Amino acid sequence: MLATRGLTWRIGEVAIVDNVYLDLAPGEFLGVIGPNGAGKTSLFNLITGVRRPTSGTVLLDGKDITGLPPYKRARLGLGRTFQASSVFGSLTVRENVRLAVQAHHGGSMKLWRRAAADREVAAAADAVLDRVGLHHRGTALAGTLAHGEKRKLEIALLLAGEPRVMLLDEPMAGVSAEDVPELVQVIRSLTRETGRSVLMVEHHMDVILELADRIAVMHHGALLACDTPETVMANATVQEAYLGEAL
Ligand SMILES: Nc1ncnc2c1ncn2[C@@H]1O[C@H](COP(=O)(O)OP(=O)(O)OP(=O)(O)O)[C@@H](O)[C@H]1O
Repeated sequence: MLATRGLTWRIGEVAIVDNVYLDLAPGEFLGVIGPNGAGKTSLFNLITGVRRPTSGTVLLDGKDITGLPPYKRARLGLGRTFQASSVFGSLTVRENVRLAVQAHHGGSMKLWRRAAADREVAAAADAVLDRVGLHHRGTALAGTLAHGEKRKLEIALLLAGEPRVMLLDEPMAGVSAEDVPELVQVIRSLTRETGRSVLMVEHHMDVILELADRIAVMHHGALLACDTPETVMANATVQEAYLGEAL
């Protein structure tokens, strides 16, 4: 479904992302781990088109999308959440999601009568809020949400784009320990029920182990291992890369 071939991004002499070959199958959940500065976010930026690689390619459904800008990749079904929140704090939760739905449908809505288009957007936004368990917070100002709710809203904004491949960048960042299981549950239901593929960077190993079919380990920009959780956890090179850090 999604693949990278020899993906490399250099700044001067330093390879921030170094010759990465990844394959994400339809419906697969691939967790990406690695010490701080390993190149995980940079890899996401190359896959989504925020950055252009020095060399290598990104393939979606076997088609080379390396030259496409982010919005065109999104239209093809590649969606991501951001570490830095893209939420409008002074709008309500529902307004944020409606805007994302509208942005996704864009030009095609001009063909509809205004009232019909409004109803369609409202229904789609409510369905998305339901999926992430935020329906009851629809009228709250987004800026007033707790961390866990904000992460859910970010996932809702991603879902509004109807992605087939979701890239989640640290979805548990800032979420309090007691809110983590519920968010894990939301992510699991979105992926398991709908057959979407997911690439997720996450520092919480317990979350990765709970959700991922396979784990990719990055270190100094390179892919150290990509295998089942059991195999990766038993890999001596991986343990060495993490020496001094809790796995
Ligand atoms: N635009 C840039 N200019 C210079 N260096 C950069 C740039 N973007 C990333 N880097 C460097 O590339 C390396 C990898 O960064 P990246 O954010 O991809 O790592 P990461 O694995 O996501 O780290 P973290 O887990 O801390 O989020 C870091 O050393 C970072 O300082």
